[in-house]
Amino acid sequence: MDSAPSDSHSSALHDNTKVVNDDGPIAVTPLQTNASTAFGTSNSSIRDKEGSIANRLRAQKDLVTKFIFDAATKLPPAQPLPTNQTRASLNSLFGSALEGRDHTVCVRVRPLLKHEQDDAGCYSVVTANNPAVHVHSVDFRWNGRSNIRTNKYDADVVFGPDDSTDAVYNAIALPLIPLVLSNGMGTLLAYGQTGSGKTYTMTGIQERVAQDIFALAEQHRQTREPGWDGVTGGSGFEFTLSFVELMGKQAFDLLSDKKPVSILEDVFGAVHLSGAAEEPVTTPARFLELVERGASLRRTEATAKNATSSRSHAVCCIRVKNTLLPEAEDGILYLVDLAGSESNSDSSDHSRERIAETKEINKSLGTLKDCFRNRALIDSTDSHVHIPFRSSRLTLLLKEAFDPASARQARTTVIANLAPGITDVPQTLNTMRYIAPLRVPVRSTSPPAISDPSNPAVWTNAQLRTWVRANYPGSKIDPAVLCPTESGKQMCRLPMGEFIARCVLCDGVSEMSARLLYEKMWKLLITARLRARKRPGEAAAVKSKPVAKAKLKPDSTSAAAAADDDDDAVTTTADLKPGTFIALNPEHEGMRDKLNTVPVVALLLAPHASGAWTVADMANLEEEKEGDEAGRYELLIESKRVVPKAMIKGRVEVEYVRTSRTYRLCGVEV
Ligand SMILES: Nc1ncnc2c1ncn2[C@@H]1O[C@H](COP(=O)(O)OP(=O)(O)OP(=O)(O)O)[C@@H](O)[C@H]1O
Repeated sequence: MDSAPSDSHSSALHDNTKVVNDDGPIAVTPLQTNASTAFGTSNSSIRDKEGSIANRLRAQKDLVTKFIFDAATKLPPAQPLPTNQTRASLNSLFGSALEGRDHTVCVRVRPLLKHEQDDAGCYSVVTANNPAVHVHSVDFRWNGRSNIRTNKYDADVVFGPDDSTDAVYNAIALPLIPLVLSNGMGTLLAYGQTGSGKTYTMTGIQERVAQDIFALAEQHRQTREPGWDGVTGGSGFEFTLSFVELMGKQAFDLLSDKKPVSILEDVFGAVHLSGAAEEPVTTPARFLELVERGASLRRTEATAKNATSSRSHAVCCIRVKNTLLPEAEDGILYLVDLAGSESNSDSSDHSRERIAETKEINKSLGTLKDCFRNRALIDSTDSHVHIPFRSSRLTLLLKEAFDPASARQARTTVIANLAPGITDVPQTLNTMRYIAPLRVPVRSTSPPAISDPSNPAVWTNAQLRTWVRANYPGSKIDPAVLCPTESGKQMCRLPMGEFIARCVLCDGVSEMSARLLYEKMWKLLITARLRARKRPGEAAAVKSKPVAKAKLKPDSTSAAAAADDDDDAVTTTADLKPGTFIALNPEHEGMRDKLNTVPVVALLLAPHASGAWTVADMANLEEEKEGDEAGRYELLIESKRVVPKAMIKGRVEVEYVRTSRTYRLCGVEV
């Protein structure tokens, strides 16, 4: 948002005045009214004053609505909404994924509801004029005179009360689907005060995603032919759906009777929604059935503004596995219906528990704001920017949308929902104050980037082609196929799945080598970003994260790497700490009767004073296999137990395999 609310323009009802905002003074037509008589003065108590204000607002309905109407006629014509008549053409939809901002901020103004229309004291004071929104409020002065103050905010897209959910979906949700089908990450967050239409909007979007995602997956397969022409039946995609609610530090599975689940970040930086059901979905009907089941379990409470207010963040996660590109990570679509924001005055009548809950909700919304804004800032500033994504469960779960070191192509959109009534103005202004800083202006010039030739984001198409030729051994990847027209910046916005799919169209190019090239380009980009942040120490730390090593290690070299690691794989127990992977001693007497059922690798969770540890089990997925293949493990975070110190054989090195979400043991015989 470009204009600060405090600099909004105001117009006295009683005299000729000027409207001032960031763009400078704008003259307005004077209102021919004796407003001071209409509003009057009052020396009564605060409560009387509030009642009197309500009466005055009611009395002034015609006056204020006329002012708003007149003001609206002076606005420039609203810009047309972005539409996707191209729903039939996935290619053009996909093209839109390469353009535009990665962090978008939209506003949806809902219509006045029936009961609001019936209330003579409530009338609409919000004007949607895409891409701006105007919020009008009435200020009463001590002398009985009154002003109409208009706050103008800019957004990327503004939807008005007459815009349908179809229009919202087409503009902001539909373009995320091709990204997700290409192994990227799309996140849509509905924000707003309680009763502003978040659930209405998100439910409508879920219904439309359910209809479109399967059809677009089939189209996606067809656009990839002949590369994927061996596929018969099905689109080559597998979909799963998880649905969780987050309340403070707790998370519950909405698909499994609200079973508690954990959100964990392992030592490799991978975040796990551990213990949540991942239900396979193959049809729109099944998709909707799951979403409805989850929504019915979500926690709601009556609030001042909404009889069934959602008091938790509901996160619907659609995971897309492309079975035709097993080397690419799963695409992920997060549809997040945030808990309603409430001001302190709204929750003042609540119990202590409810007030604490409101505080917790507002805290996590504050963290979300910081993460969103700071991530967007990284692309437009050279200063160091801290992104506190570990400060709340929600932002930890959505880590890849915020983490600058993430190599996943991610797009995040916040849609702020507004109730248009005059009685909601304080909350509406709060919502806009929350949203305003999220919209970070795009940097028009990028001198540091230009001075950094190793940053792929500034390469021309010719430079990109030269780099591809130089970096693919044997030069089998034809740049004309991989990047016929794209600039370096566009290439960095290409989701991994699309990158790999283009590479394997070239003869003799394996998926693994395509993936390595993709990761090499991202590594250059992340390193350049970190260099630009002028924190060499931090850059080095991120570079040396084990996840980078794990990601860049192809299958063919893992045996050699495992052999290299062999010597130091098992160490002393002195340096054990939570998050360390350990081997358990099968000779220990505590293990003997469990030898066939207990996994012998585990993850340390918490130490006990006695020296024992609470550990999480790791299930060996390939017990029958031998050699390097023998050590694929799945983390069973809910399966915990306490093991004595003597049972811990030592620390083991593992690497995280993102594509299968498993851990591979490096060079340790178990
Ligand atoms: N665009 C819209 N058109 C028509 N009705 C709407 C629209 N948006 C919201 N509503 C109605 O407004 C009411 C409140 O909407 P909703 O429950 O979605 O609010 P919310 O922001 O999710 O509230 P909370 O945070 O308290 O859960 C509902 O009755 C809903 O049907």
